[in-house]
Amino acid sequence: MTTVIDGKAVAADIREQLTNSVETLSGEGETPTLATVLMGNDPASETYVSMKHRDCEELGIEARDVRIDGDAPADELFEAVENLNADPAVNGVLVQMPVPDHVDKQAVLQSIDPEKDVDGFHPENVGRLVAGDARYKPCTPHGIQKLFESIDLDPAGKDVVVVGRSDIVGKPMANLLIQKEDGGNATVTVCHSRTEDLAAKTQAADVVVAAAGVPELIDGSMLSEGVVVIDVGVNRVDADTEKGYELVGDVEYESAAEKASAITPVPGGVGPMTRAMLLYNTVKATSRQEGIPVDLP
Ligand SMILES: Nc1nc2c(c(=O)[nH]1)N[C@@H](CN(C=O)c1ccc(C(=O)N[C@@H](CCC(=O)O)C(=O)O)cc1)CN2
Repeated sequence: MTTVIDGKAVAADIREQLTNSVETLSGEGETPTLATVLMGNDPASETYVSMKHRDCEELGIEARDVRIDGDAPADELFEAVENLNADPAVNGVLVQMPVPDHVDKQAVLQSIDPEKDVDGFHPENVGRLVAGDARYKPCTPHGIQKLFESIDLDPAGKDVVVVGRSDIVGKPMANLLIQKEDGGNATVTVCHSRTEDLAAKTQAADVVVAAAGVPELIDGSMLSEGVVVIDVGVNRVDADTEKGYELVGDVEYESAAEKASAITPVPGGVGPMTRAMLLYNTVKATSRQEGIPVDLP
């Protein structure tokens, strides 16, 4: 029997567990506040940002929405981040990725105050994560760790194949999985576009985390019986639907589900967890900055 891992339900549980902490902070006059910065009008990014704002509203977190024209000079973005860094009422700052090509992504990540960097992408926070002393774990890999917990999967000693080496998912996921701590201790292989014989790697895995951004890259023939499959892909492919597209993962769901002991769907798997862990990091940031201890799930 294949378990379909319900990311929506796990995310709802995490939001529920954060409620008391938000109330504690707000009761002390320190309502958690998240600022999102979106440059340009990429439709998927617009969707994610509006979902993040809706999540905040539901939980009692204040959200600021900074929008910058996609053709504006990069300095406009840096100035906006600088203002948010300097604003004591703002606890968390994120710049929605991707940024337009004329903007230096690394410079953007470095511009965010590491204490407010609720994405965990600033080099200081990346370094702390690698060193085993994470301040803010990046939301998607942290959410995947919570999904593992939800199915009582301890990655310790397991062969995990991470497909994709992005700064947002692949690299931090691999780093978290090799940490000498709960949720880690796995043997990790990171595959990417230059990997020869990807199928041989995924077939040898106990767990596959697919985060390549390539629709249906991995199908059932590339998996072994009983594997746990985590599909991070949220690819919009043209389709005859009301929206003109449908969402497709990096995994070919039907054939993969035939092999898997557990699998995440798209939508409703990893995506909601990314958003839930952003709320977690925003609450954590507020607690750290204001010196008010709270429980975190
Ligand atoms: N600054 C950041 N930029 C980006 C991140 C990030 O963590 N920080 N990750 C991705 C996009 N992302 C968050 O921003 C994200 C992706 C998907 C979802 C989600 O809830 N997906 C739903 C489907 C939504 C839809 O209908 O399109 C699902 O999978 O069920 C949330 C957040 C890149 N950029």
